[in-house]
Amino acid sequence: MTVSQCLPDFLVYNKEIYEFLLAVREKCIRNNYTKIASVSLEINLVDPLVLLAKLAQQHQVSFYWENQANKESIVAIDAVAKLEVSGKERFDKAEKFIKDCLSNIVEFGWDKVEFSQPHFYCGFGFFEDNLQQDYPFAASTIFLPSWQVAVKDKRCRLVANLVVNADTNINVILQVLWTKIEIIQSLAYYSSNTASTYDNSQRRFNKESIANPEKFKNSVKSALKSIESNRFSKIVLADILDIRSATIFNLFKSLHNLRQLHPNCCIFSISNGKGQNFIGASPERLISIHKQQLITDALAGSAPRGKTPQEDSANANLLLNSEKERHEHSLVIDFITQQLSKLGLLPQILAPRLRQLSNIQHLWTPIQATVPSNVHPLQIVAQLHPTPAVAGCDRDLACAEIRRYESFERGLYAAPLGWVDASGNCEFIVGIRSALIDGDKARLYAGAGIVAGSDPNKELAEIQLKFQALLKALI
Ligand SMILES: C=C(O[C@@H]1C=C(C(=O)O)C=C[C@H]1O)C(=O)O
Repeated sequence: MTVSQCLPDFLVYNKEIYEFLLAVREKCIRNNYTKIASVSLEINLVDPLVLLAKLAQQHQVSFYWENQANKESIVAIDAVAKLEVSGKERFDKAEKFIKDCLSNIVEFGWDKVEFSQPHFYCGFGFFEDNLQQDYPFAASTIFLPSWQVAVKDKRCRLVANLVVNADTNINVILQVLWTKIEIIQSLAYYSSNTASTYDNSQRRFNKESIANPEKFKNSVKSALKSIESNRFSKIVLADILDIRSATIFNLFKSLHNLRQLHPNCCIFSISNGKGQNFIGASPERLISIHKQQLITDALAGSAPRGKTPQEDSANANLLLNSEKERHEHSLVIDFITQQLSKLGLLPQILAPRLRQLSNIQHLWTPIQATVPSNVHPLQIVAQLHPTPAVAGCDRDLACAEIRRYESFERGLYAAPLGWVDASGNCEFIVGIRSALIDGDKARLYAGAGIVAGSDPNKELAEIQLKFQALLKALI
């Protein structure tokens, strides 16, 4: 085992943590309550993806998140508190759950360093309820992890959330903590030896049910008629691609491929603790709030990347100048600014630009605002989700039509996935360019915005291009 540079600090901390836990237990005895002791320590650099691969067990919920642009990656394993919730009030209930948990937390070692505090990890479904009875994830899941390891700017922080009550044996939980730290630090070796290359060595898939292209095109044609008759102005129609591999999908290698192939996207994985994972590489931020500064993306309007620089810039120019794509995009900007204004925020629209990914490019307009301290991040998520980038306009009608046209459960696809911390900071992406992994089976999801002027063949080509984001990475 490698000797940790931080080990001497742990020895010093050991006594302090022991005394802290003892004091927490004393209070529990006196007041007859249970507390969550949140212990935060700086540790040697490890790769959170390696921890996900080596430490997370199938029966444990987990969450993995990597944003290379922000130099941050996080793994959260197992839950000390978890809420599964459905229905209209799910965001309110999630906010209350988070506030209740926070009121029960006593902290050790929190400081101003990012990720020194506990985070709550959230996977909200696209719809408030699942219609497919056996869809493997709850309509919404929020959890406070037992273990959180986060890397930010090459500094690594562990947060252990430990349940303490009158009967807790402090020596035992301290031993558990100590052992976990040693295991985590021993994995630093694997982290520095993680292959940096993209591995597609064993890709042998049977495409079981290719998204039915004719059915998709018929849905687009039918939606276009409704748009012509002014029932709605936009609808985002999605399809699935089911594949089966000769062997069980390797989560670690697939996520590692995703981060190699899509370095400017947010790589994520959420596990339900029953063996299924929802993973992806999303280019779309729903909201990010840091120190009350909010930023959100209007991302809609797409074109393929070119094979040569000339073809690429020709495609980019067509996209930037297409009336149809700009209309599709402006519906998203208008919606986001209206929704933020309803919460009393003053949105500021930044200059439009292109979001260029490995095989596709999008029209992109970042929008920013200052968040008043009385507005919880989940109130903003509730107000924004689903935007017309993944649903349509009018939103309610588009959502009802999506359920009518699509014969599969969207579940976590195109839905808010992310985290909230104790200070009102948060990061949520929209769960697109994603797949549900279940042993040797994977279901890939992709959708496209339909507006007046959409061509069913081009929309089909667009979703096939979007499937490639995951298809190239899965192994
Ligand atoms: C719905 C998806 O992507 C969304 C739809 C887009 C479009 O129609 O142009 C572009 C980006 C995303 O907001 C998806 O990838 O599944």
